[in-house]
Amino acid sequence: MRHFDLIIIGTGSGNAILDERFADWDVAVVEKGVGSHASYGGTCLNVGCIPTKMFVHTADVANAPRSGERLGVGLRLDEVRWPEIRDRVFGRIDTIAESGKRFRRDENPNVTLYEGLARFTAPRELSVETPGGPTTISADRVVLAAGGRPVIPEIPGIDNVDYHTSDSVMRLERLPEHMIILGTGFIGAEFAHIFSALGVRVTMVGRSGRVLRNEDTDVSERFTELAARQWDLRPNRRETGVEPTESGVRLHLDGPEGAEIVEGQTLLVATGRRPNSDLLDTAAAGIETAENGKIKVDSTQRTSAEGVWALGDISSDHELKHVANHEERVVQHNLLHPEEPVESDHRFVPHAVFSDPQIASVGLTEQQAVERGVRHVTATQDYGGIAYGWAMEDTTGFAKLLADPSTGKLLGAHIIGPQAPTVIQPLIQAMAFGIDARSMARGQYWIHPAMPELVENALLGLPLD
Ligand SMILES: Cc1cc2nc3c(=O)[nH]c(=O)nc-3n(C[C@H](O)[C@H](O)[C@H](O)COP(=O)(O)OP(=O)(O)OC[C@H]3O[C@@H](n4cnc5c(N)ncnc54)[C@H](O)[C@@H]3O)c2cc1C
Ligand SMILES: NC(=O)c1ccc[n+]([C@@H]2O[C@H](COP(=O)([O-])OP(=O)(O)OC[C@H]3O[C@@H](n4cnc5c(N)ncnc54)[C@H](O)[C@@H]3O)[C@@H](O)[C@H]2O)c1
Repeated sequence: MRHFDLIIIGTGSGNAILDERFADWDVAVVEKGVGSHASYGGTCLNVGCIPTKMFVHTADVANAPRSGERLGVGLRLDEVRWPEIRDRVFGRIDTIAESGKRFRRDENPNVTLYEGLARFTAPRELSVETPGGPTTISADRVVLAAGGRPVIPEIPGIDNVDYHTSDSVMRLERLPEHMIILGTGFIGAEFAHIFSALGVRVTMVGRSGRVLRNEDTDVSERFTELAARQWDLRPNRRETGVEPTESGVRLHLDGPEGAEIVEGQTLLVATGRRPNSDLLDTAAAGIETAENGKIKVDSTQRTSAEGVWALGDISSDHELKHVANHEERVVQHNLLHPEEPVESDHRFVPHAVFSDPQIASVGLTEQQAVERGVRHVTATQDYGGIAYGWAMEDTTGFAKLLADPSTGKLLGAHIIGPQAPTVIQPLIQAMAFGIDARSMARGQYWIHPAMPELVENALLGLPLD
């Protein structure tokens, strides 16, 4: 059994821990590979944020005829060359993943890369299923950055049909005529946009009445209304069975009108993700997990087991790359400076959904403020009420702000509309640095007539004491 100073499991955000300060540490990195190509580098790079946003941009371009129509510009979408679109994305990504692996394996003399599934056999001791057979390794310190994977719901017949998840759907051989998307969360909303813009008929099936129901209700209601205009939206449904057909799948649903059937060529399951703690058998190492399988960590990312840290999707309630990266920097510091540990900061975690329209959000929703009894005021500014909104002829987007009426400090910000993930950034900054709404609105210039005037006007609209 080989003993190391440090073992890192998972090469998503875990891969970024090692820099020149670890040059004299003897380190093992373990990676089983993600997606259909068992790639190096984790979810975001290979089957998550990065490829999806490359497809989203392509979908936005393919949607140009729709926005042109409002402006008196007649455009036509002539051709969608799916193999070319797909190969542009993965031509770039596969190369980055391969070179990332080569760098760790061949150019880091202090690092040993194990390619296989790791599983605890004792505290800080793991068995790795490498192609050459199982190997046991141990270390003084272990970092668990092993992420999560898609959840497959227990629908009768699901094991007899070919279905896709976000791990496989981006590498489809050809585009189907009709795709059924199960799930109305982030992944469902982003892929519905991608595939429908590329000409695929999309049916979206959800259990609740609203798409993206965790967003502020005003945002979620507006998105649901717009989703129903673009896609065959089936909310308030339960799946009662699924079976193969000659050309794809047949899904049986139970909904407000009773039983119904949807048939399509491709079924995309987008019903949430679960942490990979079970694959690691964390119990064998005395590492505590919560009921949902997330590894329990303290504010310095330490687990309940001595010398073991966790970060990212395997332990965080926020399954977001910028959070995994933040926690990775905290773990990195705490490995190097155990006497002066730093804490993760989860106060103002923003997120964005890159669908059509786009959504971005940070802080409390109005519903959360009410539930928690937080005194607040709100202001809503339509894109249609600012000059750039007129330029775009936008009639559906808005920004909604929540603030403390006595201090003017922002409590939450929610934007639905063009470039929402970019437009929201000054609001995230104001919350992180404690800038009050009035100082923010009037203490700086806002470029006229640019899109951030949406934020300026929303700030000025807050009825502060
Ligand atoms: C379709 C999709 C789109 C997304 N889009 C965005 C976005 O736009 N913005 C955003 O912020 N977030 C997005 N996310 C979320 C983001 O990808 C994750 O939050 C982030 O990648 C988590 O990083 P991580 O390092 O915790 O885990 P991962 O990147 O998942 O890395 C974990 C690694 O551990 C390996 N592993 C697991 N178990 C073992 C084991 N037992 N032995 C060896 N290796 C193991 C895995 O193979 C994997 O490579 C998206 C996710 C998906 C699925
Ligand atoms: N832009 C981004 O930052 C981005 C994009 C994609 C994914 N992600 C991350 O990945 C995570 C996982 O995404 P996701 O969309 O799979 O999860 P999600 O939790 O956002 O949505 C899953 C949805 O599926 C529903 N559901 C569960 N079981 C179902 C069933 N049997 N039938 C129908 N619906 C069912 C849930 O109620 C929920 O609405 C997200 O929470 C997010 O943190 C982020």
